[in-house]
Amino acid sequence: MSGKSLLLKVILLGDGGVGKSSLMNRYVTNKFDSQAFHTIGVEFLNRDLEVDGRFVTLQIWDTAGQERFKSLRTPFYRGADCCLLTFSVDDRQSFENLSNWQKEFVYYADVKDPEHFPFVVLGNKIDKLERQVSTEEAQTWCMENGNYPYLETSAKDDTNVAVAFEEAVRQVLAVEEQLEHCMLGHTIDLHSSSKSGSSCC
Ligand SMILES: Nc1nc2c(ncn2[C@@H]2O[C@H](COP(=O)(O)OP(=O)(O)OP(=O)(O)O)[C@@H](O)[C@H]2O)c(=O)[nH]1
Ligand SMILES: [Mg+2]
Repeated sequence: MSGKSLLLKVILLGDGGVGKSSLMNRYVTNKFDSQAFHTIGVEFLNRDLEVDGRFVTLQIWDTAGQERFKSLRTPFYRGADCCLLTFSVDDRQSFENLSNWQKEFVYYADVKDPEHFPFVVLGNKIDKLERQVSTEEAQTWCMENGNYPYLETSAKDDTNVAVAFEEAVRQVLAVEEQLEHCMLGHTIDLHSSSKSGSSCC
């Protein structure tokens, strides 16, 4: 266990109105506003947490989902360690737009290895009775698009909100560990005549 706190930047993307700001505010301030205003540009809040013995400062970037604010949000994608692709289970269009959000992120964040980038998908507003997207459908999309973790949340009822942000941290730590493992594999390779290096890089 490392005693040093790690600063991780996670970014919330998704259509306007799916509940990105509400998720961030629920997680950081434990408040919910049933008449929240649309975000203009980006906002961020920090929260410290411990995941699997690692101390982390999570810097959560909340972006404006409305198309007219695109040029205000995209400059902030660079340097993100994890991207939370968010839709609302009562809004089919927001689910169908997930691929566009993923592409926008990969392009503007200049992700070099999109296949291994930690995305987490959130289906928010599960407190609503009328769903337009089933759990199975969302899980299938996640499986087919990179095997991303899928979590169903409600910022209103505080369902799975902390779990979602902790999962984001776990995904980043897993990628980091894999990289360390790869580097170790290279070091061993240099001093060994066998082909025992890691197969991950
Ligand atoms: N019932 C229900 N309503 C929610 C939930 N999360 C957010 N809302 C409501 O949905 C509306 C939009 O929420 P926001 O958090 O502002 O959505 P956003 O994704 O930040 O929207 P933009 O800033 O425009 O991108 C607000 O009226 C919220 O109160 C939820 O889990 N359940
Ligand atoms: Mg917002």
